Amino acid sequence: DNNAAQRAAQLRALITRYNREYYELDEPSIPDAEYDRLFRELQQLEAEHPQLLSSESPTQKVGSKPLTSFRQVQHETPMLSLDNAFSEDEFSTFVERIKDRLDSSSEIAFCCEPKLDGAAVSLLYEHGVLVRGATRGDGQTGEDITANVRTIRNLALQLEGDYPDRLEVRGEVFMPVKAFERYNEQALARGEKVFANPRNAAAGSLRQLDSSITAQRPLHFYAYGMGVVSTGTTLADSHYERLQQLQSWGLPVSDEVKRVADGGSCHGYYQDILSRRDALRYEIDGVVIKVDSIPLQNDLGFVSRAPRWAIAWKFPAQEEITT
Ligand SMILES: Cc1ccc2cc(C(N)=O)cc(O)c2n1
Repeated sequence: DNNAAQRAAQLRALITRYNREYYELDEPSIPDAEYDRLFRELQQLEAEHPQLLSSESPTQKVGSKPLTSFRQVQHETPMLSLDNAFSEDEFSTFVERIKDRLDSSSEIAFCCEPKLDGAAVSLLYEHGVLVRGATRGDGQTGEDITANVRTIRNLALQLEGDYPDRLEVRGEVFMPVKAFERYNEQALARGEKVFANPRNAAAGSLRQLDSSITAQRPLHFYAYGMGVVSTGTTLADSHYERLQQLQSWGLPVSDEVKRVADGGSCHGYYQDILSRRDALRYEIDGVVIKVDSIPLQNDLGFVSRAPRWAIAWKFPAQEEITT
């Protein structure tokens, strides 16, 4: 609406003036904290009204004075970590424990996916527009990295289909291996810092205070679950089908996600992904196996921050390739 447009124009003029002062005078006329507040207000306005975004905006230009810190975000529901299994036996124990707790002799379906080696983020969409991105942080409190997540190459800034009014998507941001290698080559040639591995590259790029630097990093995202969803939304009671719902709204999900009929079939999935590990476009450090039924997940609940209904079954560490 037009008072958002007027406010955005006013902020762009102010920030442009402060940028010039910051770079030309060594006595900028406002303190950093005030500049940060204005800069964030403009970022938030542009996030909520994508039509206001222009390449001329100081939020899109290299050379704008970067923010000095991120704002904090309180996750409405905790972002969970995962318990690990390091062997077939430990995984089988995970399945048996679930069967005991559910007192079910019948087989339990599982949803299996590769465990991406990146950085977990929370994306909040309101009326189909991406309005906030946040890091996992400690699971309860993360950092507001909205400007940075907006630069992710394969991310929908606007949802499609019959998406909920309010939808929080959780997933992993990663840098594909080829892009990581290319980035490091160029950084080396420019005498700049190289990253030790794609996970550090993704996490480091997301924590960049200057989003125009993040925009130069080839980051990707795959959704792995939902956080808060507006009430009244009809969600599938299968995790696998919920991931399909996310896809139907335009969100990227790994095509390696599979639903299997029982715990025994997870072993085959683990072996299959392990055998193809080096051929995948992204680095992984195991597979994530989840009870597929949402009602069963709710029956099982969590232990501290890790769900009883999910496990990360890790691969043996790869011999470290020294870059
Ligand atoms: C609940 C949860 C927590 C962390 C996760 C992490 C990944 C991952 N790194 O790919 C995948 C998942 O499905 C996850 N699911």
